[in-house]
Amino acid sequence: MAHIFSLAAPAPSAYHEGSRHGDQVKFPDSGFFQGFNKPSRLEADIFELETSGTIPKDINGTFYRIQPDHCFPPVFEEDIHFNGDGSVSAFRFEDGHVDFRQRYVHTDRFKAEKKARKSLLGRYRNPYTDNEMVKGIIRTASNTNVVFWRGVLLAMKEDGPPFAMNPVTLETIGRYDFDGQVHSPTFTAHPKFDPDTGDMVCYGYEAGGDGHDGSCDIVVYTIDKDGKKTEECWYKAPFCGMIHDCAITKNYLILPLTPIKVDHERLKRGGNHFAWDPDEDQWYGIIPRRNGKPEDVVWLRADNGFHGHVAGSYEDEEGNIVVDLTIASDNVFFFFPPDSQANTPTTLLQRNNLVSDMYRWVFDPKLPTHTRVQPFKTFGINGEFSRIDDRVLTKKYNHFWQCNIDPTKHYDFQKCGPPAGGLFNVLGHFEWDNGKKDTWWAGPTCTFQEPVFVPKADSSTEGEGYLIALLNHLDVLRNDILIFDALNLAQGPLAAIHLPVKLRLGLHGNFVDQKDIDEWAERRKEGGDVGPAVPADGLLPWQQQLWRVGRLGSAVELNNVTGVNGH
Ligand SMILES: C=Cc1ccc(O)c(OC)c1
Ligand SMILES: [Fe+2]
Repeated sequence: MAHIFSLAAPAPSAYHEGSRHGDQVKFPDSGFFQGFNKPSRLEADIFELETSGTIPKDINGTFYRIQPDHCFPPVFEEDIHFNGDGSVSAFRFEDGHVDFRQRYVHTDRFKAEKKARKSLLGRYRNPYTDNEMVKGIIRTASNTNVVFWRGVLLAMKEDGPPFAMNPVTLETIGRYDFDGQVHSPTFTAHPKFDPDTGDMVCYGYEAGGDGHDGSCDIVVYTIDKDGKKTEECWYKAPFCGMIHDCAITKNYLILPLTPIKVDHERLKRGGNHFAWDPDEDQWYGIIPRRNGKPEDVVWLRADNGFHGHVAGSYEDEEGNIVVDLTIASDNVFFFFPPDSQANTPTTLLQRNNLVSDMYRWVFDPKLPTHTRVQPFKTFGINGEFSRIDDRVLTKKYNHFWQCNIDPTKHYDFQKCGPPAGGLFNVLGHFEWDNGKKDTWWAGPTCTFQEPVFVPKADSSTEGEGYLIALLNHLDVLRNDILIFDALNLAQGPLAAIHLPVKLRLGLHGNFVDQKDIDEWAERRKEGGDVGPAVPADGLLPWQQQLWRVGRLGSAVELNNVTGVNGH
């Protein structure tokens, strides 16, 4: 007896020569979309998650994190994780209980594709591969970080402006331009918050045109704690490369420029946004935080390397700038190979062999531009996604935490296949002062996502608090959340929270104290002293140029083109 499916006409393949073919809703068979990487696509609420152990009752607030999570099968079969729609998860901790909520960021892209019931935007950061309907759309998927700023959640990706969401309902408010003060085409996913002043220091790279044209312009902003833009200055980079994360000290902003480069001609040919350049230096732009002028940037350079994320940064007694960040020895983004190897890209397995140590740099800000520098020291570990106690940012500090790779520990390849997202099988707590390594191994079938540090409510001592991280069960395709004493990881988790589903591999997240959420809900209510957050009105400047010559696609929503941005 034939199987029921074999009675029907054979289903047409969802992809033909690498491009989506027909209307069938089916994700590619590639590693980016199967197994642990299968899209979650879930918008859901779960009240009272199951738990083990005792959730500390003094954790009162919400752990927000974001994941790229393709809402629709991509236009191109070999699409990458970083091109997925932003989806925000919120874990509300209250009195030892935890509730879950997950919603997509309703970006312009998400809304247009939802209406069309299919993906319209093509490759990662390449508008030349898009459907004509979305010509001139803000392309960002807002999938990299989610930060709490003055009563809204900002979902961010470095290729576009932030989108604001309600921190309780996770409803999208809309594109956020800081009350009409920020018009750059791009905006970092890693703004930094000065704990003394409440300033948000932020920037955009590839910011001179539409955000996809290889421009070397960098814009740097400061928004103060009252929401007012107090600084804006434009600088030039030595080439258009990725500036993913940044560091701040009391007086400086440090921009690590990674030698993975943009080429507008390659984009026009429908190629990758980035290509790794193994022959280029890694650069550091040193920029004054106040009253900066375009000529003030000092670019220091060092031997080739791939920047990971920043831990702490501060100025020492001599006025030197200390910056700590992970750096890998080769191209972490194996899906963006050098142009010369475009047809033989490196694989995930090669990528998983890279070592990414913690580097400490000590920069003299008075050095002349283009000076070659050497690292001060390395920690002797292999990991990524460093976090600190955010209250010590800009100050000399001791503790950092990160996901670590320990290849000597058994990994159950048979049950799990290649470790999706990297073999982050250990969570580590490290101390600069004494070199202490306090680690916990998750076992042969598990890896971690980025942790967050939650300070104990009644302590102002650096590091006293909890470390919270998502755990991936790569064998059974499910997630837990583990909670540790941040200063004693080795003793194992204090408690676990069990999700009944698998999320997707996320990037970044943050814990927000309930006091802040409540205070801002008051201020942001109708009639409150700040009032409801207002989404951006009108088009960004680069979109207006297209609009004037009638080149915006039919699926690009025109709000009010003569609004605040419309002149
Ligand atoms: C981890 C870095 C990173 C850099 C650029 C991206 O577009 C991104 O998207 C999720 C992530
Ligand atoms: Fe990041």
